[in-house]
Amino acid sequence: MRTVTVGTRGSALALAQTRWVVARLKEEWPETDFRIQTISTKGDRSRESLGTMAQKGDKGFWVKEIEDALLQKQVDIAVHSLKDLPTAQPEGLEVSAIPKRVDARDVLIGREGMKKLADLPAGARIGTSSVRRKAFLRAYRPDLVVKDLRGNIDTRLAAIGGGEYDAIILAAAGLIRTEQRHRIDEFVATDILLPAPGQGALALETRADDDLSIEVAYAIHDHMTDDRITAEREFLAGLGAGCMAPVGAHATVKGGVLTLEGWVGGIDGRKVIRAESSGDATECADLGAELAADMLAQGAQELIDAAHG
Ligand SMILES: NCc1[nH]cc(CCC(=O)O)c1CC(=O)O
Repeated sequence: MRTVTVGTRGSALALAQTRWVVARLKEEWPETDFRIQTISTKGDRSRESLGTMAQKGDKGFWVKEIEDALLQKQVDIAVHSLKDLPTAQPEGLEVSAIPKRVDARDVLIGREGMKKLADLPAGARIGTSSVRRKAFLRAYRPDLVVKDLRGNIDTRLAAIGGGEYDAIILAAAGLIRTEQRHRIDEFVATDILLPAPGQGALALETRADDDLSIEVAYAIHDHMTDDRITAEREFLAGLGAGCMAPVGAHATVKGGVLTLEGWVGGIDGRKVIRAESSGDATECADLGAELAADMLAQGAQELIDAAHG
């Protein structure tokens, strides 16, 4: 029996999504033995704020150690949250499969009486550490107080009981994958909060010359998710931005036509650039690149640079 070692971070979410991936792979490759190996990354260990790490240009702090383990053949397939994966892979590695995406939206979880974003009273305190969510929230409701909240899903959920926050914003995907969907109070509409590029999707990364692992991973590839993600990531790459930028993107596909919405915001919420493009889904990469060029022409660079201090 051949063995494929699957590498992941050790957080509850990372393990839940990796177990899901392995269960799917096992259905496709019943004769293969899959082992999960957890690897700690700088993002897991560091006490620095995510913003500080991003400012240092430290793009891969959720994935670097796992990519090193791939290159050193300690693991064969790495499972990442796609939105945490930089848009370009290091020499020798590639994204070999993108499984079917779950709900890409952000969600709100609130205290009693604080269960809908539009209905929150002025001064309500919202917890998030994402610059994108902060910028969007400030643009949408300047009367809310946006407060930093870092930590894994359980830490953030616990903050709702602590009295310091009235509501928090998280990715639906994290709650769905850790079987806590019932905690969700509101799926925030994408015209209010546009998700991060790649949110809700996973990436299976392998060595570029490891044909066996590439074939194994590719069995759970989803083409429509890939088209959507490609458009969103090309948009992000075209802006020269990473997962810490105040950038939202969301692509949908209907009848072979892909529609990509993009958003870049100033961290103070005062300036917002929003645009949309659509075309044949086979042109997904070009659609993303074109939208980025369009937004750069409208001044997006200034907003991205401002957020990085
Ligand atoms: N940066 C942390 C992170 N990376 C992926 C997810 C959620 C799952 C996903 O988007 O696939 C989260 C948590 C969050 O944003 O609430």
